[in-house]
Amino acid sequence: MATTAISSPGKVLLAGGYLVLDPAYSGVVVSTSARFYTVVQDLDEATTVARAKADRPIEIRVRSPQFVNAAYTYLVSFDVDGVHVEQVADSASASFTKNKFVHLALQRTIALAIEARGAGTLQNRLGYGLDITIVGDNDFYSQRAQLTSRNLPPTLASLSQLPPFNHTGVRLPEVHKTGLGSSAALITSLVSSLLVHLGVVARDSFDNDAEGGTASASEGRRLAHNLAQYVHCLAQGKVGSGFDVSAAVFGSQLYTRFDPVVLGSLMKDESTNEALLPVISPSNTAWNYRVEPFKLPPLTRLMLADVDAGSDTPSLVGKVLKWRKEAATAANAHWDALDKVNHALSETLLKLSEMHARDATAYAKAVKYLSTLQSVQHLDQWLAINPNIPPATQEMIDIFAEAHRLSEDVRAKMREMGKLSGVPIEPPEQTELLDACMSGAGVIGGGVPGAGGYDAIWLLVLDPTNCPPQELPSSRIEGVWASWKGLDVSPLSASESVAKGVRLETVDQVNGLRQLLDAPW
Ligand SMILES: Nc1ncnc2c1ncn2[C@@H]1O[C@H](COP(=O)(O)OP(=O)(O)O)[C@@H](O)[C@H]1O
Ligand SMILES: C[C@@](O)(CCOP(=O)(O)OP(=O)(O)O)CC(=O)O
Repeated sequence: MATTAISSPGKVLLAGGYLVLDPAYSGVVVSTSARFYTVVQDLDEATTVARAKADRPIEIRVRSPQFVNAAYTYLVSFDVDGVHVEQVADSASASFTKNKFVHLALQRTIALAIEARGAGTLQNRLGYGLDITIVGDNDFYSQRAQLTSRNLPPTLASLSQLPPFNHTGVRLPEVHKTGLGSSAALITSLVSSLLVHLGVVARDSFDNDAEGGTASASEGRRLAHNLAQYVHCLAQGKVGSGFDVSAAVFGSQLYTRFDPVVLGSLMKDESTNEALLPVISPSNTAWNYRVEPFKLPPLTRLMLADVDAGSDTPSLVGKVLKWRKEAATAANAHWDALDKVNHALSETLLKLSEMHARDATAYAKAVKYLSTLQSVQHLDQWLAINPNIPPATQEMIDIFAEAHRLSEDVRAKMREMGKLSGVPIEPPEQTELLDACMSGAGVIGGGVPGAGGYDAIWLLVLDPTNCPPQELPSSRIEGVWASWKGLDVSPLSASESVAKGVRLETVDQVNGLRQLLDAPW
């Protein structure tokens, strides 16, 4: 039985929220260590002999074992009008729950596969059908209830005690998502695994990490990107900036959106018979998105916290875009200024990676020294010429200080945008929490990710080597969160993804995945 396993990361939009909706501006996106996994297996003859004799069409079964009642059965049939993927109740129950993201990913990917390989070849490749298992790392869903049921405090150490792909105990529509882009990562891993399993793209399409942005990305990766963007927009019923799907495909990056016009009439009808390949093909230059390399500096750690208050992103977006339309001159001037700072922050963080490559020893000394200094109130200490610090190390300290200054400038401009538009982008409760985190040692920067609001916060924290755990800046931050009075702050274990973007997986190398696959349907 052939098996295809593919994973894709979640996302954190560090800077560029709202602006990234406009192709004149960019977003600084980090792909997370939290990943989504899709495993596609052929249904073998023994499993399907009853169905085959009953002359039923090809069957695709999809399950999400982390949720109650999250199993979906689809029948695939071919006729003169093309391919049909219809959901049916499985043999065990009369009713079924729908999942638009899964259904559209199947329907649209199979339609494109027929264009690419022909209906006959595809029918043979589908054989008796497919078993598909979809799981997301625990970080995509709040684990508060799971920790409470185990009498564990909401800490990183507690999260590490939970089983991988922990059952949430609820139905999918009821789960509290943590905003890491579950649907984008899901669709990217599902679409990519189907493209490989159905022979539309080569298995090695996702070998390289595409760290060089689109310039070094394979044609197969770029096809998967375009198809995943299309399916994600169709399932969400709107065309967002697409930064989340781009991060799922290409990893951390400086992202500039594509012009929605590329999707044209495809958005009008979910099951259109219009040819997909000419639009979705990576040769279609109308896909004018830009993915430029970005990564966080060495010896740093991205800390994420899920803040339980939650916000409705589409509502925040609607209000900000209304303000931008009504106060266009002032708004555009503000966005231009903010975009400049966003780019400067991205460049400064990249410069730290260059400095580490040039002199790792001096870099490590700078990180160690800065981890002992308080940051916000004592920025001058960072800049003070200290006779004991070699010039090479002092130069790096200056760049860290610049990154800190720029990060705080981004926050200030996002707060200003919130005030001008009447939107709680960085509301006072979040400002208070972030300032408390910044006031201690070893925090380069932080803010509210994406659209902001009450969803989450991010912090870029120094992570010196050979430092006792209790002295690490991340330990101090955990202490701030654990004792915080006000917003309910719960850490996520995700950090930046080392292996960028969508990638092929080996099931037995993914902790906990084999057990899920071997569990009966
Ligand atoms: N493990 C999963 N299995 C199947 N579908 C999932 C899973 N996790 C998320 N989804 C799909 O993604 C949707 C969430 O999308 P959305 O509300 O846009 O959240 P996000 O901002 O995290 O992408 C869910 O309604 C569900 O259809
Ligand atoms: C406003 C935006 O630019 C960024 C929103 O980023 P978030 O990370 O806040 O998104 P959600 O996960 O949907 O809450 C909209 C966009 O770019 O599509």
